[in-house]
Amino acid sequence: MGISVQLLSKTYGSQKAVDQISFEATEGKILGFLGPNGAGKSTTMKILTCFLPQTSGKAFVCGFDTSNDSLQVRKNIGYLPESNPLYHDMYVKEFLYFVGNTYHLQNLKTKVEQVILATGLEKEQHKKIGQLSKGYKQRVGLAQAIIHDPKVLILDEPTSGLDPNQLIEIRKLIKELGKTKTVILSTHIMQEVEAICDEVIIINKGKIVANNTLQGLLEEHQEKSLEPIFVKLTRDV
Ligand SMILES: Nc1ncnc2c1ncn2[C@@H]1O[C@H](COP(=O)(O)OP(=O)(O)OP(=O)(O)O)[C@@H](O)[C@H]1O
Repeated sequence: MGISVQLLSKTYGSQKAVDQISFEATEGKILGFLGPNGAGKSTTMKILTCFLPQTSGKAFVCGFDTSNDSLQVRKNIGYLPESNPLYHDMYVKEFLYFVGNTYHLQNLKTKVEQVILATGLEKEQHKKIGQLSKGYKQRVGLAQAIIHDPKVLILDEPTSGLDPNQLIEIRKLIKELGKTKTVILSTHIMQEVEAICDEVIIINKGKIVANNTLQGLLEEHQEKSLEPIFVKLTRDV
């Protein structure tokens, strides 16, 4: 099931942010969504999560059409936006109960405890979100994205601003989640893609310029790492 995107476009005024892109993302795989600043990554993710309507084309999440089945799409999707919006005056646990209630989850106490454990928030669970470090706020963002056990996870730069230890922890968690879910994550960190992604899409100026497995991409370009491939495909000449 996962995600299916067909000739998707988004225009802001006269600017084409996403230009007729098509791709699939499948269960049990982590798809790295890469591109320079302004390439259209967040816009695509916002369409997939029903935050924005597309201008044309289609997007399906678990078989549900984002343009006319948004409730079903949102039930099946967990989203960590780039800005990681949180309620800073709420306590961590209080916030997770609040999110769980919006999904009408059963056994909420158990689910909150499980998600706190999974994201390593045990020690911080009684603090106010505003008092947490950036890395721990990011963990709360991830916790709210997975509390309803969605089939699909959309993570927009999930590890930006984390220290190396937190980075390793969060990557481990995403890798674990990717075993049973469809995960799309955007990042500017090439090593992150090499560490956790099975498949890679590179988008440049709204268009897909590469769509392959990580190994396939390295072989196709006869490179040992992703960085030179990214530069070659997205450089302005
Ligand atoms: N609400 C908006 N109104 C007008 N233009 C927008 C809006 N949101 C995004 N854009 C433009 O669309 C283009 C794609 O933006 P988007 O945020 O999708 O890129 P991105 O690949 O996520 O970039 P970054 O890596 O910097 O986060 C950019 O040129 C951006 O300025």
